[in-house]
Amino acid sequence: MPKVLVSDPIDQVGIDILSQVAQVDVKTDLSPDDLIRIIPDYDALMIRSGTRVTQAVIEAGNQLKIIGRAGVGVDNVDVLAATRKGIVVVNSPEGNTIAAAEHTLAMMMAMSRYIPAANQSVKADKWDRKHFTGVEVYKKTLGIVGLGKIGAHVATVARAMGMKLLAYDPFISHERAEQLGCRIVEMDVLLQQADYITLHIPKTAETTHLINAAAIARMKPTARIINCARGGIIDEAALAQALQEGKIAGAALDVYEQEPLGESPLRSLGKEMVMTPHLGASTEEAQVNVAIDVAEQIRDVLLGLPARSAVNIPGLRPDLLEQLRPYLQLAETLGNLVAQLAGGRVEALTVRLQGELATNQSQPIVVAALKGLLSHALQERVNYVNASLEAKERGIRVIETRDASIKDYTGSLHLSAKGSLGEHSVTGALLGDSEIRITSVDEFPVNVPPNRYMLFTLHRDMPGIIGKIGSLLGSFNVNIASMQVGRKIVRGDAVMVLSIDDPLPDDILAEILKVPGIRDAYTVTL
Ligand SMILES: NC(=O)c1ccc[n+]([C@@H]2O[C@H](COP(=O)([O-])OP(=O)(O)OC[C@H]3O[C@@H](n4cnc5c(N)ncnc54)[C@H](O)[C@@H]3O)[C@@H](O)[C@H]2O)c1
Ligand SMILES: O=C(O)CC[C@@H](O)C(=O)O
Repeated sequence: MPKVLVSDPIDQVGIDILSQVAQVDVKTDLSPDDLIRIIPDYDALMIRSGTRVTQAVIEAGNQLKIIGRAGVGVDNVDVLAATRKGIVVVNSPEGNTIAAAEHTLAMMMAMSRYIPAANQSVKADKWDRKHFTGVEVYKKTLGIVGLGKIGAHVATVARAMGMKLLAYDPFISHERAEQLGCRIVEMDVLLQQADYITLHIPKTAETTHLINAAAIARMKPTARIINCARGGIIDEAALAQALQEGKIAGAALDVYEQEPLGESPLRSLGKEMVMTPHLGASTEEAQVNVAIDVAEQIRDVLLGLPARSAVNIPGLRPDLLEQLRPYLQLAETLGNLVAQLAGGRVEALTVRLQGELATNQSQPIVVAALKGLLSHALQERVNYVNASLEAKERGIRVIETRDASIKDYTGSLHLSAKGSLGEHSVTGALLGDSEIRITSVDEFPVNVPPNRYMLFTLHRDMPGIIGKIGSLLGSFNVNIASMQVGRKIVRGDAVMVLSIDDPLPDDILAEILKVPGIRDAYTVTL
């Protein structure tokens, strides 16, 4: 039975799902060293934001197949290291959207009416009403940075509260922003015009310290800022200084550059600063949603099924994947074949989707072709997760084309690769729903199923040559299972494709190449 380690608190419903297929160990509060020590025993790791899955953890996780993040952000996972090792990383992109948006709105209101400080004051036996006069959000301008899932829900509710909405998101269309009642503006305009600024973007190199001293200097002195996205998008030292100097009116933070928050000047600020300890996703509903979402994906991957929200494999809905599965197998077989014909050091792979296949999403097919292409060199180390990265790191250029007008089969796939043995191409199609046929080799038409051991020759189409190859293989005690010749013109060049029952002896190619009329010969193991 596979083993799953749950290293952060996860709703029981997730544990129950995992327990259907795996032994589940819940071990929260592990130190980084403890995690590295025990991870070699596990096939899957399920986390929230508390566990840092570093390169060292991933390298130690020899059995790891999947890392499941019960939430949105995967910035606590070294996704590149996981990808390199072929480990799927999945998340729950929508399970806590409402929770995070509602927390943002709660923070905006709490900050506007000084609710946390007023609450503390009443609990300290005081009755101070003058000190806590707040401001209304009605008719104020809210600047939303990042109009994705959470930003959009914040926009919908804030609009209903009578706020005017500006948004900065270079990846969102004006139409989508309009639907949400937002006006798309440049960041500088948003900084200058907003009364409230709320951040709903991922933390990337580009967004780190997006709100720094210079950005704060552009803001109104009455402006208030909310960060329920990721720590580090705001420069905390610059924010603390701006609040101390009254350069802006308030801030509400749920996330911090370091979590848990250590010593920080933010802690000593007054009622203008509202802080929560990364509670954006902490609702009962969200925790059930994310636990189900991620546990189901871990269960599926452990059962050999695809994950629906993998962050490091081409996004593909499981129903589409099911439909494409025979073509993925075809792409992998052809990739493996063309790599061996082209020899080592493939520089470029061209993938052409033909006929009805040309209307499909090409990315998974390209990934499958790359997996096949690299499988000879990397064996089981290459998979759908790391094939593209491995190809990129080897400097393999990938060219994708489509030609819907090629209709000799319903749908077919043409691959050509340039390697140390020159440029070679293969085409393949499906017979019925899933039987693979190789339908051309170097543009010569054939129709053969792939076989574990194969021999391909390029020769002159002349009498006697097939017999000579047959006798030669016989003299090496090699049994031929099937043989086919493909040619374009009579007595021109031709290819011969032989399926063999056993591996071909190493020295046989040299003998084949001595047969008069043989121009080239390749042995292939699929
Ligand atoms: N506090 C919490 O507990 C909590 C809970 C859930 C999500 N989050 C965080 O909230 C953030 C948003 O989550 P989401 O689900 O809305 O994500 P999303 O992917 O739906 O939306 C992110 C948006 O940011 C935009 N964007 C990316 N780079 C940008 C840039 N440089 N400038 C402006 N816009 C940019 C994208 O176009 C996208 O529209 C994430 O960082 C996520 O980790 C926090
Ligand atoms: O795990 C959590 O509670 C936080 C989740 C949140 O930060 C997210 O990105 O989904």
